[in-house]
Amino acid sequence: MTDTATSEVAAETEETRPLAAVEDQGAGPAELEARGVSAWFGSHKVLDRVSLTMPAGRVTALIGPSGCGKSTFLRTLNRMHELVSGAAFAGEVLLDGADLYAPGRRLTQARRDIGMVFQKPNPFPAMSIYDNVVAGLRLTGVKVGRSTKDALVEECLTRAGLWQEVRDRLRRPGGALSGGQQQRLCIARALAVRPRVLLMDEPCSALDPTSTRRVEETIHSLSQEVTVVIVTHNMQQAARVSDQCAFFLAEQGVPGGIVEYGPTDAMFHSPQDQRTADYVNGRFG
Ligand SMILES: Nc1ncnc2c1ncn2[C@@H]1O[C@H](COP(=O)(O)OP(=O)(O)OP(=O)(O)O)[C@@H](O)[C@H]1O
Repeated sequence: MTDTATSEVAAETEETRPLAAVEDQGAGPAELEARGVSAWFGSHKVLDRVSLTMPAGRVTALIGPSGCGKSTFLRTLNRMHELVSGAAFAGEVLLDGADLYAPGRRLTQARRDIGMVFQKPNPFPAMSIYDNVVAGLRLTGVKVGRSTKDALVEECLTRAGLWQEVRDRLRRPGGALSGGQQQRLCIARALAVRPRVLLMDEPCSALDPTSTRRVEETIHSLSQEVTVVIVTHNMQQAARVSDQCAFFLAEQGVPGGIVEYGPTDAMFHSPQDQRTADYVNGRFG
């Protein structure tokens, strides 16, 4: 999270809530639906009326060549796009039917419901593994006792596939872990606030193949509990982890949009659009 995002979240958080409140609102995976999403950086329109349903409890992969707007689209889904100076947005993003951009909708609620994992693992490096996991609770104003915290740390590290590797060194700094372990720590940190959707922006691009495989296993095991939307450049990864894919493209001078979307199997083996076939078969991009 950027400093701006952190301070914005902190500034919006006045009250504290017991953990039970987080558990209640963590009512399982939610459907996310983008309707007519357009996005600009200044006068540069980078997405044009993109609509996509990301089903609850499934993994949706966003694929497409560099610069077609995948990351921008992902950032509109938890209202991070608007943090960029000069950025503009139009459209709707519905979380189980409720528009995140509706007037009066709290930004902190959107960020808690929709977690994010970034390309480069970004644990707080000097903070302990334990404190990294619970760091999000403080930002969202949740106050919990020690034993509840202990249980939450174990649960989230287990769900992120990291518990066995770190259970005997929870007080070591997060920055001392390997890159792959750091990324799974970031996943555990995101899970601790009980998100209903997890956005992942090329989460494995800085990792070696073994760490990549561990993170992919983690994504797979999470998908029943949280809706996952993942941006990836790696076609094998999209094929391995996702249930459905959306292929984005920004042709010369035209803002990005979705050319085709559907079940991952169909996108890879019987795409309807020649441009999708060319892309998934590595003929461009
Ligand atoms: N902060 C920014 N300020 C101005 N323009 C931006 C900014 N971020 C992205 N863009 C522009 O928006 C367009 C879409 O970028 P975006 O990063 O969303 O594409 P992408 O498909 O995710 O690319 P990649 O796969 O390379 O990450 C590009 O033309 C990019 O240059």
